[in-house]
Amino acid sequence: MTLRRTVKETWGTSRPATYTNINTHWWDLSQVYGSDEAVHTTLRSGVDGKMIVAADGLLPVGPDGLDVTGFNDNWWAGLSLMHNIWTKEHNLVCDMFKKSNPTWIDQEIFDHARLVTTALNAKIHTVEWTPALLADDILQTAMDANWYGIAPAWLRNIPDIFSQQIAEVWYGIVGGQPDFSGVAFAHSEEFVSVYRMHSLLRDNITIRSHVDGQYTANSYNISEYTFRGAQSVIRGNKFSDVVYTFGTDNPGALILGNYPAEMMSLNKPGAPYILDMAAVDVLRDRERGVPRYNKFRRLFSLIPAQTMDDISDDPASVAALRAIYGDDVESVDLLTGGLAESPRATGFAFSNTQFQAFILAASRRLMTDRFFTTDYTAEFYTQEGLDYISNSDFRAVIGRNVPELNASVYTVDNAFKPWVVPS
Ligand code: HEM
Repeated sequence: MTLRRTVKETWGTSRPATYTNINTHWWDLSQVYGSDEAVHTTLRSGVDGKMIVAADGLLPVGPDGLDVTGFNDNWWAGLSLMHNIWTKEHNLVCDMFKKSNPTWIDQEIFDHARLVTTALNAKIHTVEWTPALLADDILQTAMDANWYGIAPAWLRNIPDIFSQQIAEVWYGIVGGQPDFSGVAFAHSEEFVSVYRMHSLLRDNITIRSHVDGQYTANSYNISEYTFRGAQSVIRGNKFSDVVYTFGTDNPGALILGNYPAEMMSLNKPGAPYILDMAAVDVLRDRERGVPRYNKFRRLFSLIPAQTMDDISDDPASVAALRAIYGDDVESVDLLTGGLAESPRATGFAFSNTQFQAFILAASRRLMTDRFFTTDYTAEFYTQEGLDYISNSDFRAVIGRNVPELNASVYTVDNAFKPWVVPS
């Protein structure tokens, strides 16, 4: 396989190379709004703060066959679904602000709606998506603490005399002081590496009817639901059925030997070669200097593996590792070691090794953003906006944007857990 190198930024000879992203690193929903003024202007209707949607209420489709949105690289039906929901949600928030602030112009409504929608998205990611992937009571408490803090309501008003770290836990990160830990914010390459979760993708998506939970005849393999194919899923079915299908299906397991076969011969439009994404995932980490599994563990103060048997208690996984790396435990790649690692904490979809980088970045992306810290106030969001964020979870977002699913989405306490299908 031929593969282009990543474009490198070098900062003098003494510092490791970095790789510049073409999108903002901030948790600013730029995937929906665009990362720069030029893109996001093309996505706005110019009326009442709203984003452009087509006559059927879904995102318009561009000449390339992809949804017109902030960022549509590596497009697939799951992303189309999410971008549609969040664009709809933005427009609903605009309706709310228009009603309570009839004199606001388009820009004022847009700015406030963007802040509220973005913070709601960040909250849902923090207290719902992460704990669904890492289904553990302590983790849920920790993620809730990130957003809300641990202080009971009646003790929240005591003067803030705490150190930064204690205040972050007591009052929550959100609404507190920013904390850069002395380093400018960017997502680390290690965070990108532990997010290489292509095994979550299903080989095949079969659409279910939300009316009776039964499968329809519409079935899509990866080559059919990716890139331009996303449209056949989204517009070839009722939107409510597509959302219902994603709500009721489990994702693929993040374990060795479960890489979706079609991702290993991915035909990305415009790419001059067929991509073996499993190889690319490993190769990119090597190219960008991300430490291998054992070194990564040492750097995170975790006990390194002495032999292959220390990585996994599953004999088949150990045999698979030995087949590739022999007994050279230091050469095991981060992704491979992470997928093989067991036992795992109960409810954890991924390994403890990945978890270390994940949890650090989960807090840091909140701590470093003024809109989640000092400026998370009624002055910027309005009290109505703050209340809207507080009172919403992803079930509410789905329920108000796809009302046909109001009953189904409330069969679970977290919309990212598989919804109950009627028997
Ligand atoms: C069918 C859906 C998907 C397609 C077609 C796809 C495709 C790709 C491609 C082509 C790349 C860039 C490869 C390169 O470095 O040259 C990539 C990178 C990546 N993908 Fe996916 N992907 C999909 C879904 C996902 C999912 C579900 C996740 C995680 C939940 C994910 C996480 C990542 C990460 C973390 C990277 C590395 C980004 C970077 O280097 O900055 N992808 N994907």
